[in-house]
Amino acid sequence: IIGITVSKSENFSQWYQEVVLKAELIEYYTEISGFFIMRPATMYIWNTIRKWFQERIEAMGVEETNFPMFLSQKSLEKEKDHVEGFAPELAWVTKAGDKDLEVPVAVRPTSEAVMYPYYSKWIRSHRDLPFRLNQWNSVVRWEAKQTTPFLRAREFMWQEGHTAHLTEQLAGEEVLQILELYAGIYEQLLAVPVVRGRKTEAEKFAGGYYTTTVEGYIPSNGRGIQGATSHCLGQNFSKMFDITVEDPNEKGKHIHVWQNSWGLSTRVIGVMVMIHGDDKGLVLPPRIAKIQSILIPVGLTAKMTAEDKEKHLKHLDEIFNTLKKAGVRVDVDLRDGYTPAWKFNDWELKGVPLRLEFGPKDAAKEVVSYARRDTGEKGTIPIAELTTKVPEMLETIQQDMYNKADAAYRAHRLKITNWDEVVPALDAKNVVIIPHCLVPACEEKIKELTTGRSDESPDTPEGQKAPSMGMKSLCIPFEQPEGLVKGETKCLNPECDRLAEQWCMFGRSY
Ligand SMILES: O=C(C[C@H]1NCCC[C@H]1O)Cn1cnc2c(c1=O)CCCC2
Ligand SMILES: [Mg+2]
Repeated sequence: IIGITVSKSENFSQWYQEVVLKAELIEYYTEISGFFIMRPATMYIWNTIRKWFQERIEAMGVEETNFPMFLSQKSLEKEKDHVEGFAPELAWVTKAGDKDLEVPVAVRPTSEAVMYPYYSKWIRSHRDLPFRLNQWNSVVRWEAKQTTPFLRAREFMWQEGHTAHLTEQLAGEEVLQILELYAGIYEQLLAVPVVRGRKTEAEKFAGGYYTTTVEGYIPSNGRGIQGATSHCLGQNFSKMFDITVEDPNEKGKHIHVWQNSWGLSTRVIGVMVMIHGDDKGLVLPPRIAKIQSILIPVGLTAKMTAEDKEKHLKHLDEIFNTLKKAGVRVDVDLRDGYTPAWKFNDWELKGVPLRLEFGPKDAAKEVVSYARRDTGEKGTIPIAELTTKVPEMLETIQQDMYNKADAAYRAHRLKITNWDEVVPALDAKNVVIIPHCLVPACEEKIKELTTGRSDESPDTPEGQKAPSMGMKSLCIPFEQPEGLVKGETKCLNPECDRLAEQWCMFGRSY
């Protein structure tokens, strides 16, 4: 194999492509552009996320369902006011065999229109509430923009939760409960920090009432990225699809239910790769690593007698079993015909968090030598302490990876109250938190004012002068900084004369 041929800091987009390919996460589906094959290493991560999330939503009373993947023109019609913006992304089936379909059907880009006619049929009484279904599936959005593995694909795997409640308050509680689970997937499994907040009116899901979001940050290019969304749909969809219950307090009166929908996709894997990867390849947080520790025999030279080699490998096997019994996801690399150095590179490329080497010298000292994938730190662990030290070290790696990413994100989300500092901050790979009026037209203006020729856009090779993209609002952070005086502090946009409503995080984004 050859490792990664470009450096992450020099050519981020090519670096990323090579990592996802050479770490065997993805294969490009070259038959049709915009589609990617998810390989076993990816499915292990996705299934770990799925188990973690599934267990917790079940505890909340969410049940699983599975709806058809096609939706009718008629159902789509009901969503027409907001779906027209998305119409170009809809994929249609128009033929079966050589016969045209009477009525073409659309491939689901999301399942509101598929599910809600049945919510209308199933949800009758307030006793049916809260009504909570989730499905794990894939959806198709025929993206016009350039696709990127995990971050933007024409088909992606996700879960989509769709719930109904009696009141706005009850719906609102669940919106935040789910958002906290999304933050947990990022922070506890992927070691990725996220900012929790609400989308502005301009950036929210148009069909909804409000959107809450977890926002990530990619240090390599300073861009923000939407990590997952939990929407309150208000009564918009229950009015479109006539989903009502009888008012428990007033006979004969009907209430349109209050709905939520929430989704998290395989995009999370791309965010994890981008944040933790380095020039040797993938770096996996131990909690989602299929192989947490790889055991590699070293120093087995030709000089060694067959008997000694046999003895050494038997000792190695005991170490393997000790680690297995300690609950470590450990594997041994006994491949013949490859040098230890070759093996080290291979497992570094695949992101294995902890390498353990065991040679005659280690045996003589009753130790195992280790190398951490995240920091490169090397050392030895007494064989007698493996059972406690290796799990501890894996937890330390998990925490250190999170802390490092959290420090980078904190250092690059700048609170700014002087407009002239905004573009320089963006060019220095920051996202900014500014006093803002939250008016959509003002956001548009800010996007224009911050678009322009920057000396180089961070993730294309030197010399390709791409105009830097303008900044978009990412979220209104739940955690608001100090210093905004209602009725006094002005919106930071110099061409806007409104007062600031809240601190709003802006940035160049995916
Ligand atoms: O999908 C949602 C809302 C909601 N869908 C369910 C999961 C959570 C959340 O994403 C918004 N949305 C985004 N993108 C598209 C559509 C769309 O409704 C419909 C047409 C194609 C593109
Ligand atoms: Mg889209």
